[in-house]
Amino acid sequence: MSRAVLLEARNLQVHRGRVQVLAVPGLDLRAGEVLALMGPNGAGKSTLMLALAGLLPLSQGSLRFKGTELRSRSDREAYRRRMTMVFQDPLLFDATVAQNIGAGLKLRGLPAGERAPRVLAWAQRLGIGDLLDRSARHLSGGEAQRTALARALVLEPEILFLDEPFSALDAHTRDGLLDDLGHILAEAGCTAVFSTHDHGEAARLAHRLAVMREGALLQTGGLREVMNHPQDPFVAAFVGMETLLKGRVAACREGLLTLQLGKGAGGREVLAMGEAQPGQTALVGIRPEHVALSLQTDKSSSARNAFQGTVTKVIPRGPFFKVELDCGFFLAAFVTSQSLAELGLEPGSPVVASFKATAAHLIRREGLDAEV
Ligand SMILES: Nc1ncnc2c1ncn2[C@@H]1O[C@H](COP(=O)(O)OP(=O)(O)OP(=O)(O)O)[C@@H](O)[C@H]1O
Repeated sequence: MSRAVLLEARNLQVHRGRVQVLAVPGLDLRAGEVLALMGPNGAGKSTLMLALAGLLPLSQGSLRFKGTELRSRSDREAYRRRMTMVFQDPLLFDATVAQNIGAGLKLRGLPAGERAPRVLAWAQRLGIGDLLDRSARHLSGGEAQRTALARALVLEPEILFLDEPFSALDAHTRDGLLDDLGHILAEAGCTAVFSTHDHGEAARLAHRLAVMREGALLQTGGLREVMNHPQDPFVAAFVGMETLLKGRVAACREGLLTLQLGKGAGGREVLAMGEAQPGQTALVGIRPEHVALSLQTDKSSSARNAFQGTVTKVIPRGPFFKVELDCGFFLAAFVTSQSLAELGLEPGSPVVASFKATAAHLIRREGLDAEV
């Protein structure tokens, strides 16, 4: 079911001094969706978020909230009261956790008796119900960020903006907060925009992704769409599509293409999904989580691509290991620690890597006479 558009941004442009740091032709935010703004440092994520939140003067462009354009100062002020923002730095006052969480409600004139139950409820949902009387100066980084989130959520905003909310936290703390926030946003049906440079965070929270570089949106779409069908090599690398293979299209029928890999790959062919003309040069991407490793070719497997290879590197990646292979071409796979031990994988180990044709996606086509 398609949800109503809550916020429409058109032709957003922001300059810092004479330099244009944001140029976004259009972006819509639908009610109840979580949108992740992704990009490297300086890509313009914070600038876009501040612009969407109406907190930054635009050189050009317009924002519509629930169909009404925010033209006047009072329109923008009214809009700002309906959204809240959380930053990487929790920015807590020198007061108790309860006073911090209730600060926005107090500002809105809610009496103490009405504030207390709401503060308690949100503190409990964020797992800090037993810290209400603690001074905010004596909180861990994770507790402080939970307090900042409770302070934002207690206002029941129509849009929650989160600017790199997890990046100052250690991996374990971040993991717990991501889980809790994911549940809270889903339960509350909250509309949220958050920025991150980590595709793992984006995959855990977001319904939609917008990938940015140099103040521009490179690709916007559903989580799976962008993760599996990045439209260019930069987006592919940024969303964790670690293997990119270039070759010449040997055949293509009904969306299934045979790619003959370039120099050094010994004429190996990969079956991939996509439309291209025979003779064209094409780039195909494969996500590491879609590559299976085994010690022998599994004849019962439905995977259309299977290659003998040698392990070149084993790199810990959170709960998984990334295994890099030389199959005559580079290939990366994720395995669990259990599989790693069972297969006895270490640099130099022989291994068979397999993946389905549906896991190999056409990213870009080039000319008939392009270099492979
Ligand atoms: N206050 C400012 N004055 C001048 N330039 C700025 C200011 N804030 C941001 N910029 C510039 O705008 C561009 C986008 O910055 P922005 O902070 O939006 O990127 P980002 O993607 O959020 O980066 P990061 O991940 O490092 O926070 C950068 O080139 C940055 O140097």
